[in-house]
Amino acid sequence: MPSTLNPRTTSYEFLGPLGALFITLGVPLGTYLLFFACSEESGGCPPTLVPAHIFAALSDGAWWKGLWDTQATLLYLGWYSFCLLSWAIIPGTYVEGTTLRTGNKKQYKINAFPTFILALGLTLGYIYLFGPQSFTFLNDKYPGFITASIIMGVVQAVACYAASFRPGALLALGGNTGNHIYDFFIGRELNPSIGSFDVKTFNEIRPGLILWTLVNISMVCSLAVRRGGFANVTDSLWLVVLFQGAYVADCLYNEPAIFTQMDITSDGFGFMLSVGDLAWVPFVYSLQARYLVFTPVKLGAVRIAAILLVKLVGLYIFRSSNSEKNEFRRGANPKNLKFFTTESGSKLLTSGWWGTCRHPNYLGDLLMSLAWSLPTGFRTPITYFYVMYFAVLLVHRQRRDDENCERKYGKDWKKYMELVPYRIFPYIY
Ligand SMILES: NC(=O)C1=CN([C@@H]2O[C@H](COP(=O)(O)OP(=O)(O)OC[C@H]3O[C@@H](n4cnc5c(N)ncnc54)[C@H](OP(=O)(O)O)[C@@H]3O)[C@@H](O)[C@H]2O)C=CC1
Ligand SMILES: CC(C)=CCC[C@@H](C)[C@H]1CC=C2C3=C(CC[C@@]21C)[C@@]1(C)CC[C@H](O)C(C)(C)[C@@H]1CC3
Repeated sequence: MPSTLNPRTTSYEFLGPLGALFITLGVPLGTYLLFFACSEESGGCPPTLVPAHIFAALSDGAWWKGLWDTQATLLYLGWYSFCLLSWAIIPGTYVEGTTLRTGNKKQYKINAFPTFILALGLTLGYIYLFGPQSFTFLNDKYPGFITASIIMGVVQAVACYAASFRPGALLALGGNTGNHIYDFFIGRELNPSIGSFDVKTFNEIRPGLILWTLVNISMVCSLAVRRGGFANVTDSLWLVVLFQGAYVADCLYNEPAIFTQMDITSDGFGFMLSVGDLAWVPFVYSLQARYLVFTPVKLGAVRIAAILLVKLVGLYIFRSSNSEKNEFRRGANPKNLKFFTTESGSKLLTSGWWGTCRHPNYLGDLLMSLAWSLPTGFRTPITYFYVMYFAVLLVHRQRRDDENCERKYGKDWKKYMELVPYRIFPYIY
């Protein structure tokens, strides 16, 4: 029911209910498809399976049964419980989020980084004691883990959607259209919580993001087993695993930074975020590392240096632009950057990174994503899927942010767009 607190949403994103339905079916299918399109099981990357083989497999019940793995499901449940327990047990300070429409502020427990360190420590200790062959199961049982994580995502999305109809629930401004398919996909309730436990932030940065690093470590173990020890693991795989591990560590170390991001301040928690966080992130983002297990690539010093350069330039743009904005939002301006004050009282930077384009942090993030694919070489475009998907996601996200800011700042945002005409790539886009 629309109300003053929860007005009816009158516009759609993602091409409305049809687009939402397409992505709802496409994300789980795409997660499996990327596995079968790029794996040893289907003959490599790209696969060598001909359509006749594919139809034969699909009409075979045993193939479908292979998507379910009871052991993988139990291990996944164990992993999810570990994350929940760590959140509850590991001490952490409480930090306030942004002000909600109700005038209240949520309190979030900050202990994602110690959870990551604990998970990493236990995993590395286990590998040290029992050898690399003891930790290849995430790679060996990949489709089973995909299924388990999708089920977890769907169950949570359904539960949160049902719970969002209780009286008093604060809904996302974009998730109350009244169309069940669309609202279920985009997320109806803004901050589903159980007591002080916030479902959305927990899922966004813990069970999926940390699992991504563990899946990558499992790939290193798989290659170590194949090649007779960690010393023979290829430089390309080490590079991918270190780059992506550092990205995850950076996010978890800066946990409070996510409380001002669009997903947390504006989006509801629906299918997009639950299955995106729990299945898509760990099992699609680890594609490059998985590929490098069955297609080892030796880079050598020159190519490592070139890839490092791309990564470091990306990291520099990502970090320095985010710091400029974060410091400025905290009331500091150590570089004396130019800004103007909007009618709402909030200020917008017009020089430094935020004067070159409206989303310099996206540019840095994109460059880093390219550096995660370059180590796989150029034998297949499939290992560049992440870069392509990420470019589409960020272009779309930038447009959504422009719309949100226009709603927030009105004609002041138009003035900012005139002063800073480029969206992501200075002088290009
Ligand atoms: N790896 C992955 O899969 C993904 C990674 N990301 C990354 O997440 C990060 C966060 O992205 P996101 O939440 O989209 O957005 P940003 O962190 O870029 O924040 C956008 C907000 O910044 C404020 N802002 C915009 N322009 C200015 C300015 N000139 N001066 C001061 N403040 C300004 C506005 O909010 P206000 O004015 O209210 O402060 C605006 O809504 C990005 O680095 C992105 O690359 C995102 C999606 C997926
Ligand atoms: C269509 C589809 C597959 C949608 C799902 C999108 C989600 C996978 C992403 C939406 C925003 C995300 C963010 C991160 C991970 C991917 C999702 C959930 C993020 C946690 C990755 C780490 C970064 O440092 C981050 C904290 C900036 C980032 C926040 C947004």
